[in-house]
Amino acid sequence: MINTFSEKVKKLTTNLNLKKTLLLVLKAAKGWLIFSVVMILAETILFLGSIYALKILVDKISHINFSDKNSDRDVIKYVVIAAVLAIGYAIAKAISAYITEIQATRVAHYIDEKIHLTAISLELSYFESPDYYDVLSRAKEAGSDRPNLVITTMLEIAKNILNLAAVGSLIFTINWVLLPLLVVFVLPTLFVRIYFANKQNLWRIKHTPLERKSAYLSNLLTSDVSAKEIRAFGLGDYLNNLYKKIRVEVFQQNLKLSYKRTLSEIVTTSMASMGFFACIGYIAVGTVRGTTSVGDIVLFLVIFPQSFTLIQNISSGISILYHNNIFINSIFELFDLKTEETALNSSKAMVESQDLDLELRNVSFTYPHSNKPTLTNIDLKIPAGKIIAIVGLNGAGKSTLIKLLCKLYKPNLGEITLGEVNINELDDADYRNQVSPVFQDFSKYNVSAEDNIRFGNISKPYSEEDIVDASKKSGAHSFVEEFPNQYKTMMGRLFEDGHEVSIGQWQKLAIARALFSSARILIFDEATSALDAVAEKELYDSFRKRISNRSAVIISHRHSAIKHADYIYVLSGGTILQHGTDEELLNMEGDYAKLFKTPNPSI
Ligand SMILES: Nc1ncnc2c1ncn2[C@@H]1O[C@H](COP(=O)(O)OP(=O)(O)OP(=O)(O)O)[C@@H](O)[C@H]1O
Repeated sequence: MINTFSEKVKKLTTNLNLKKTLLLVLKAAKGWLIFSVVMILAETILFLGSIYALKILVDKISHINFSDKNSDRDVIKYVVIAAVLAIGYAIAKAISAYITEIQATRVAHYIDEKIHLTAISLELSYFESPDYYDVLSRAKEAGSDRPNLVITTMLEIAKNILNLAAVGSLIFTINWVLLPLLVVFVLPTLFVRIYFANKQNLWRIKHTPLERKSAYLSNLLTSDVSAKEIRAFGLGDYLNNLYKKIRVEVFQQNLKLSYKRTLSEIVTTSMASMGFFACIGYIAVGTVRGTTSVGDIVLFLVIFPQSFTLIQNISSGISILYHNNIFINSIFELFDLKTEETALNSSKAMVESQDLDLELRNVSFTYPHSNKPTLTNIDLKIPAGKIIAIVGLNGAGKSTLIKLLCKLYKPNLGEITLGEVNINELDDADYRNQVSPVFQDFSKYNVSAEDNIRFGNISKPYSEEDIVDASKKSGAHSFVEEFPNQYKTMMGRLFEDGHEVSIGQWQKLAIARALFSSARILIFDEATSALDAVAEKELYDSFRKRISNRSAVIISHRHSAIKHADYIYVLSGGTILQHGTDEELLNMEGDYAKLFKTPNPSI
């Protein structure tokens, strides 16, 4: 799926991805980008014009003829020209910043949306792979503003190079000798900066795993998810020390690089200063001898610091490019991930009849990153309107079977049919509308109570009656109606006025969500594990009525939940060992009887 680490390093260092980034920014904000380029050109021209007008002004003053009455006017003329150009430059700069801001926002929105669309269309297997989380977390860390930052940095670099070339030509007008002199003394600064920027980024890529580990530990120490266990087991100091050890290691290694960079910078900036004073000396002597003007000295004093700043800007721009490239590659890596195969043109239309059996025929399945099959030769039928149960020990493959039934994965062998049509031939979204699951690890949405239920079928027109009906059937109504804003109450504690509820109450909302859907088949994977015995009994005692006589699959470790099923499958090690009704299985020798025959109050 994703390249090896060394390949990634190679890719990052050899490919700055500028073309791809530029295309992306063009797609998101073409007009604004063109506007930016025009403003940058305007800035450069105005900046140079203003400085050159100053030089002419100083030359006019130094050669002033006191008897000439027009001298005043001449001097004021150049003051005004320099001032107008300088004001124009300031305005162009402000407009540039404004455009960049708009452009950045547009690009950020575009990328955010693309990240979300990519994430929702990815095959589920990515979400079960650590590699995916690496890519996703880097892409998110990259932030949607980075691609735009790269382009604006590129434009900045181009602007600075233009300005530098122009400054170089101004220096040339003073005396051509100054130019090679400056190049020899000043350019090493640029090279040293670029060299160390590249080194620093390579170092950063190499240390990503350590950085991630320390970020993980920091998150453990500060997040609410682990706060209880960290206190209960007294893990705080231990984890904090692990975190500190990693930070110290990273810091010490970075220190070595910083030391070398500082030494090199001392040498190159000293050389640049020597270059500056050599040039000043050369011009000063030239002025005394009459070969250069006072205006030339002023011009040099103005433009040398400018050119040095420009060189600094160029080198830091290049460093920013390298740095952001790591993150931008992650964004592109995410965009390049394989998304779910979209519905084939030959997708068959969903049959309208309610009486459709869902059937697994000789189904085998191996997870994408695994070499051992999780399910082997499964034959299982969910007849229309019937309740079936799947029983098995931990790791038997029950939840995996559910993922196949929800078409989150496709079988490697065999087929799943709905009303005799292979579900692979049906449109994914159409098929998924027919199956409504309550997963073992259901989601707790920090939205209103009614939205928690409506999410079961978000395309269905709003109906308070249906929401309350599903809520009553799941047992959620009794606590939701106690809230000050009833169904409008915000759930969870992430947002203001949110109401946190118990895990069993969250589970009731998840059940209501499934019941609210219009699916033909409901799937309950350990869906009542957090419900109290009374609530669970109430639900299953009138289960058929509560699910409106639809088909259902129940997975549970409790006999009280599965005994209501019309037919039961016993799964072990990914194969079906036994099947039959509760009574048949209890009277048969085997795992089912062993599990449930002995009266056991807990099951
Ligand atoms: N994403 C995955 N990649 C590879 N193997 C997996 C993945 N998810 C589950 N497995 C493996 O598949 C087997 C069956 O897991 P599954 O979650 O289906 O079991 P289960 O019967 O639902 O167990 P439990 O009762 O504990 O919920 C396990 O051995 C597990 O290690």
